[in-house]
Amino acid sequence: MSESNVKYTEAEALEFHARGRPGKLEIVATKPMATQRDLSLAYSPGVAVPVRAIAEDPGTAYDFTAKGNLVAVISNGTAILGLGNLGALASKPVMEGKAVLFKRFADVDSIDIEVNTQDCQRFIECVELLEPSFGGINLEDIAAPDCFVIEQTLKERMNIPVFHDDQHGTAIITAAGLINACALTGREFKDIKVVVNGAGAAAIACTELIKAMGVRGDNVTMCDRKGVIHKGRTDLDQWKSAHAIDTPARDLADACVGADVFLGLSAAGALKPEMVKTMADQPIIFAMANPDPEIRPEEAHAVRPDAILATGRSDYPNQVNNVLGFPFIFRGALDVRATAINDEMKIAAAEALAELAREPVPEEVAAAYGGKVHSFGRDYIIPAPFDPRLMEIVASAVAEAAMRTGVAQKPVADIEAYRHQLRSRLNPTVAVMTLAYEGARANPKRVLFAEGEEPNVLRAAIAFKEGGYGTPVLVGRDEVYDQLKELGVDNPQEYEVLNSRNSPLVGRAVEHIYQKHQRHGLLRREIERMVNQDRNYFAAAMLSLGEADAMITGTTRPFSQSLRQVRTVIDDAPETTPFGVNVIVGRGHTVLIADTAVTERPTAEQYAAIAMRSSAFARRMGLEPRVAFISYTTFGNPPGVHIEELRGAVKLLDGFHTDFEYEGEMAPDVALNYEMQQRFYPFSRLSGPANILVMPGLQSASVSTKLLKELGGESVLGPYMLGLELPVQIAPMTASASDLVMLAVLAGGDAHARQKREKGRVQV
Ligand SMILES: NC(=O)C1=CN([C@@H]2O[C@H](COP(=O)(O)OP(=O)(O)OC[C@H]3O[C@@H](n4cnc5c(N)ncnc54)[C@H](OP(=O)(O)O)[C@@H]3O)[C@@H](O)[C@H]2O)C=CC1
Ligand SMILES: CC(=O)C(=O)O
Ligand SMILES: [Mg+2]
Repeated sequence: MSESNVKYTEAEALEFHARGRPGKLEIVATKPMATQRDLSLAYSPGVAVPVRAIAEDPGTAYDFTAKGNLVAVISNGTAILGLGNLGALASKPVMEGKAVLFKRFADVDSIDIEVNTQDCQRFIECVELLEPSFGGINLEDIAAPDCFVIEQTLKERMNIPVFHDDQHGTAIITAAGLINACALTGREFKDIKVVVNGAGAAAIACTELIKAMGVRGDNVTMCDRKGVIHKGRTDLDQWKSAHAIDTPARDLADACVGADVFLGLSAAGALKPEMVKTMADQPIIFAMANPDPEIRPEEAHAVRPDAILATGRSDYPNQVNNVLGFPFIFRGALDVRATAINDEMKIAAAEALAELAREPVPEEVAAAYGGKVHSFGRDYIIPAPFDPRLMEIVASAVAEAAMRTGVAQKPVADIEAYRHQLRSRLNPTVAVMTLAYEGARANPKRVLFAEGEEPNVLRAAIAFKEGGYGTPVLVGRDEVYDQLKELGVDNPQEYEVLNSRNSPLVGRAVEHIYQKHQRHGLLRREIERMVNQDRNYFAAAMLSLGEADAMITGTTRPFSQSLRQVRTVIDDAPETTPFGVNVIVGRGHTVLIADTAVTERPTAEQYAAIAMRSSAFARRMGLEPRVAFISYTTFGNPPGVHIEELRGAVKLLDGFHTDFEYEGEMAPDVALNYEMQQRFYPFSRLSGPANILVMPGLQSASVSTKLLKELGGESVLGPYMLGLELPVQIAPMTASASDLVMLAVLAGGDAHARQKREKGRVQV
């Protein structure tokens, strides 16, 4: 039975939007603006050169400006999701959201524009004048019937793609989901009886598309607020009357009797369980109103367990939402410089989506569904938005359809090469982080928050729990309950708090550590004191004893102290010592740096172990590992000291059967620059720029990582601890609550992977 798996409070939604720089977007320059020369080129006088070139040949605007990859998301706020006409300004969070989805899913740059008029003609005039700025126009949340006039007129007047997402984006995804739901329930598309609730932008476009795809007109009953749209009604505009039928049904309840399909594009709660009861066998219910569907899946399943359910939301299975369409449709259209998005391109997108859902589910998508979804089926009729294949499959289908139909001004010559380029366009780490969060929701773990009295840690624990990522186990005194209350938790008793002074588990913790250290100079009473006074010892013992799956600490004491305490209780993993990895997520690249946390000057054996474990971690991040052992010298030039251990590590790895590339010693500018490697060091065994930099010692690793964070404008994640026997993450003392949530999510993911491996071993 479907159930929403994401919980958040209204305060959290507001805090999310207000945090840091308010809103969800910022503009980033693509060229350096550091020197006088940069300014002269970017602005006056250098900028005059492309100005003249564009004036002479307008097509070169695509070569010299951001136009070709820039889409405007434009609304007047007259139909914001299913919330109604709340005006242009109130629509801004949704439009910013669409803009970031463009970027996240398809690397399309996008900016939101809210136009403050409800006058159709003024709106049209405003948008058409924007043509020079953009490669495409995505109209959003504009109510019917104005949206039909606006889109049609703009398409006629503008020579770039104009696409009303709520109409066509929704229709494409709905059609894809419906094709598959019909196939699963043994229905022929042409025979289905459909009720469409809503007669606005989305409903009319969906109805038109499914009719164009074979559904019979008299088998579709459309309803608006006043009930069934039948031929006897005299209050219908031209768009509604095109779908009026002869029928005795007068309201939604009448229309639902015997219907195979319900398409809800109306408002929250419009479909009642009593109506669902009267539908045909195995009813197909797409309750797509946002943010709250026409019926919640659990309510529908309660009366009809045989129903296939889809909603517009990401927190239930089967998300039928235009986010699956618009990023990839525009990607394909922009890449061939299409002048329009025509019906063939829309149908190509719908078919590509429907087919993709029938392909075997890739491991990372299955993992995000908790390993429960292995193939096409009732809870997986449509791909999930974070499926990494969407970019390649949908965008290339759209580009090909544009070329076939003659609207591509710049056809791609080699479609295979184009597909490859689409595949590599998204940074895999970003996708992997998304999947890590989804994976945590699917496989929630018990994570010990050792510093359970710290406000930041408590905030993280609340977000961890509310996000559905797992169960936080807070180590702290009973006052923690009051602190939770102060932080807005209604029912603090739902949280598990372990008090290291009076928990019945203290005895077991002491005994566990005593067994480990009785012959290494520690007395039982000393251990009792350690466990009582220091929560890291207690938490680590709880983890060792299986009372939780993972542990997180680090915000109240220096890293080295936390690590020493944890290592008193938890062993190092075989053949390694613990070390830290930072992940640098830049624009279009991800680089790992190690060891940023533990060993001042590693031995050759330690360097080799760091390379091996970092490579395995890189694979978890979606990267094909290429390790460089970093030095200030490159293959002995200039001659230097402290390189013997690095060379020793390379030699050691040569003797192992490694499954990753490694090379060294080399300077970072060589390691990260493949052209330089090929030019000056053609014997180098790396097949591309290095993406794991094993640094020559803790000092350089830590210093360079912190410099990148402070000066480089890169996103720096971690350090992540690797090389301990159990999943423990030690946060930096400066960690924010969201850093802690990320570490807890990764620690939980690590625990899940270990448990799966263990299970595999037992089964063998
Ligand atoms: N999942 C997805 O991808 C998408 C979902 N949607 C959702 O679809 C809904 C409509 O959006 P959109 O078409 O853009 O908006 P419009 O304003 O263009 O249309 C709204 C339509 O819904 C009808 N309606 C409202 N309440 C009811 C009700 N209780 N019973 C029957 N009909 C009702 C209105 O009827 P009347 O004509 O009588 O006023 C109108 O026809 C929203 O909830 C939106 O979130 C939209 C786009 C994409
Ligand atoms: C998803 C969307 O575009 C809407 O609900 O309006
Ligand atoms: Mg919308």
